[in-house]
Amino acid sequence: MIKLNLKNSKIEKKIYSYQSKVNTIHQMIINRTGQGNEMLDWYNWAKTITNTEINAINFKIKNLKTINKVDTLLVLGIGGSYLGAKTGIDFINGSLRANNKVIFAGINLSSNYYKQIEEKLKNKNWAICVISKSGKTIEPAIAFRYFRNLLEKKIGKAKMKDFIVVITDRKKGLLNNFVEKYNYQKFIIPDGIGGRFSGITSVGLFPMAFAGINIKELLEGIKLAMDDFKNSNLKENIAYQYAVARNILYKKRLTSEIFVTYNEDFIMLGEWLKQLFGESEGKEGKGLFPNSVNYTRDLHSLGQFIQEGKRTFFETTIWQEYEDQDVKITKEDLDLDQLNYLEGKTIDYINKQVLKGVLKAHTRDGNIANIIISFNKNDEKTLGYLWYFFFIAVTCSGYLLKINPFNQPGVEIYKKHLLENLKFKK
Ligand SMILES: O=P(O)(O)OC[C@H]1O[C@](O)(CO)[C@@H](O)[C@@H]1O
Repeated sequence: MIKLNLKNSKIEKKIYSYQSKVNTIHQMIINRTGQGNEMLDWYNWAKTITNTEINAINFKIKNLKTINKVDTLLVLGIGGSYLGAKTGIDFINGSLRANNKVIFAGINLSSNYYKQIEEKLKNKNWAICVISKSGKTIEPAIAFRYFRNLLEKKIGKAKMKDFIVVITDRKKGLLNNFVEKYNYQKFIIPDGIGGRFSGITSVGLFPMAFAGINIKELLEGIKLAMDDFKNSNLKENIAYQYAVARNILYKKRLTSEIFVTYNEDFIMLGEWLKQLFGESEGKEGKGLFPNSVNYTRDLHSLGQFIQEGKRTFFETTIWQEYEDQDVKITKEDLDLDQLNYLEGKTIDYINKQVLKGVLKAHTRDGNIANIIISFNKNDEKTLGYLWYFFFIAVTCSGYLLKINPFNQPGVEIYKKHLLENLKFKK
């Protein structure tokens, strides 16, 4: 379903020297003996989630849309409680179309952004889906209070129960106070799945399903990946190959991995990868700094640095092979823009020539190692497969670095200072 190409990484042959390390790590994963193993429930989740839960998600969405005539879902969450859903909706539906039905807030503390969301919601019939495992994260918590009040003004207290969905921890967390008091519909975030892995649970599935995405297909894609990555043989398991390639490059003193996309709809995938790798690996003074660029846009900004700046990074290119035949260059009699030589060529063909040109410029002329991950379709199955590929890779990468890939203690430090600044009392 996806391909990994290490030819431009210049380390292809060294991969197999890691086989025994990878065997050990594989056993740590399947026997749950490594650091943070209590957070490995994502490993089998696509086969653990019940039809009852999937049906309950689809049923609630049907009710929202048909009985309550809801046309827009306001999703409040941050980090892993936001990135999976947004990534999935952009990837499958297209980023421009994506903003129509599902709007995300709680991702910043900008009053101007709040106002813009209010404007967008003005003529909509909207509902809230608040997502927070802890219920304490300040950005979505404030957004929930703000937009809950706005919604109540619009529809009245009595109807609120039908227009609010809560996705949170089984027992812990402040959002459970609302569920108990107001009987809001609740979906559970499993205990053993951390934020950045939670896009495959109701956290990602609910907003994606609201946007029309077939969540059963997405889970099918994950199941395909589960089968493909269930053994540790480096000749067969491309997720482990990728993890090893990253580790070899890291040991060559490269300090950053740049995720490269060539499609507006995959920008959020880059953001999702930044959280996945950043929170998983960046600790104890270790880890590759994950960064992302979107070409061709960023060839006209960071392109200069990437070509000729300090050599501290490698690129991981995420490429969709598909060529759409509908969007083509036409001929014009006057040819004022001198583009007639491209007559009949598709935009995707031209994008592919950019990819080829960039690979030559960066790997040959710029001496940058390049890993390529490619696939054909931007559909549900591919996304599920791709997510699981990265989950396996980041876990193996973390264990190669001898750190716990499933915690994020560093994020708490800013939160502590923020609460001090705000004179938090409880
Ligand atoms: O779902 P919560 O508890 O609001 O947390 C949101 C995000 O905050 C973090 O804990 C830290 O940023 C992430 O790991 C998590 O995805």
